[in-house]
Amino acid sequence: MNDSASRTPTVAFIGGGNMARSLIGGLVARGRPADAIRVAEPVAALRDGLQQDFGVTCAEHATAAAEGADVWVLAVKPQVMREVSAALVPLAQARRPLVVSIAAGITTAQLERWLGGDLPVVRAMPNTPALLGAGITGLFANARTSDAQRADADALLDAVGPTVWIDDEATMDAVTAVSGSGPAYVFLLAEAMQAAGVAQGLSPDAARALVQQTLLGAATMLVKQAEPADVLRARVTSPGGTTQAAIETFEAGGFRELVGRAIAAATQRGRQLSAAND
Ligand SMILES: NC(=O)C1=CN([C@@H]2O[C@H](COP(=O)(O)OP(=O)(O)OC[C@H]3O[C@@H](n4cnc5c(N)ncnc54)[C@H](O)[C@@H]3O)[C@@H](O)[C@H]2O)C=CC1
Ligand SMILES: O=C(O)[C@@H]1CCC=N1
Repeated sequence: MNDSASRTPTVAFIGGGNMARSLIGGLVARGRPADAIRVAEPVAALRDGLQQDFGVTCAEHATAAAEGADVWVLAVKPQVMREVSAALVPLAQARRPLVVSIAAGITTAQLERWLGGDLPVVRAMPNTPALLGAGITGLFANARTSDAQRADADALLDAVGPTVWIDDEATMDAVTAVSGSGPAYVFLLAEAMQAAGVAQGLSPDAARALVQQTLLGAATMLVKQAEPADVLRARVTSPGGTTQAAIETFEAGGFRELVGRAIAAATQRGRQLSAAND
């Protein structure tokens, strides 16, 4: 462990917002030394929070954090990525760091071009449960990324949950739509179930407790029991019982088709983010 700790690359997060915070929190909780993590974040309150909560070093400007770091994690919004990259070109060309972007939509080719070219770029799509070490990340590496750099990127994201390497970058927009955005769909379901429970007479506290543990229990079964979702669902659904009444209502309302349309819309938005910010 000491040996590997001595080889821990210094990581600079460019952008210290929601997702960077989830990743940094997960990394520090999993034993990544705080002094190997720097953050560039223009908002002083966010810098102070990251410094206080995780002991990481924060700077106002991207170049100050990126200077001397082995890995740059670009964690700014897609809409500002090009402008943020432009400020980093001289440093990127002088130091040739491994660039890891977590931005939705933005491609490795765009990033490589915006940073001056000839760079290893890994596109990663994590999600916010990373904060609890319960994330999952899809990863794609451009051709200039060495095996050792792929391993570095994998170790960075694997600290906050499993990783899935993707061969075809075009499908990273589908990864984004399914797992990057996915926690929000579960939170929407939780909101709707809680409100419906209250509408049926439960207190808000009781509805919240029942929904929270039900989602946790069901998700744990999905992960721990080697059975597909439809089999687990069938086991809850007694013929002529309460679940059947609910499932028939979902199906009649076009639930599957609605989920399909929602995920297609998110996938499409990823492509638009790439084109609109080029
Ligand atoms: N929130 C999520 O669940 C996920 C977000 N992402 C991606 O992560 C990226 C960041 O998203 P969020 O954290 O949600 O957004 P956010 O708005 O919370 O964080 C972005 C941060 O970048 C900072 N920033 C702006 N200009 C900067 C500059 N020049 N230098 C350094 N920092 C600068 C902003 O002040 C802000 O705090 C986006 O590209 C998004 O697509 C990826 C996976 C999941
Ligand atoms: O909503 C977004 O665009 C980002 C990417 C995945 C989750 N949040």
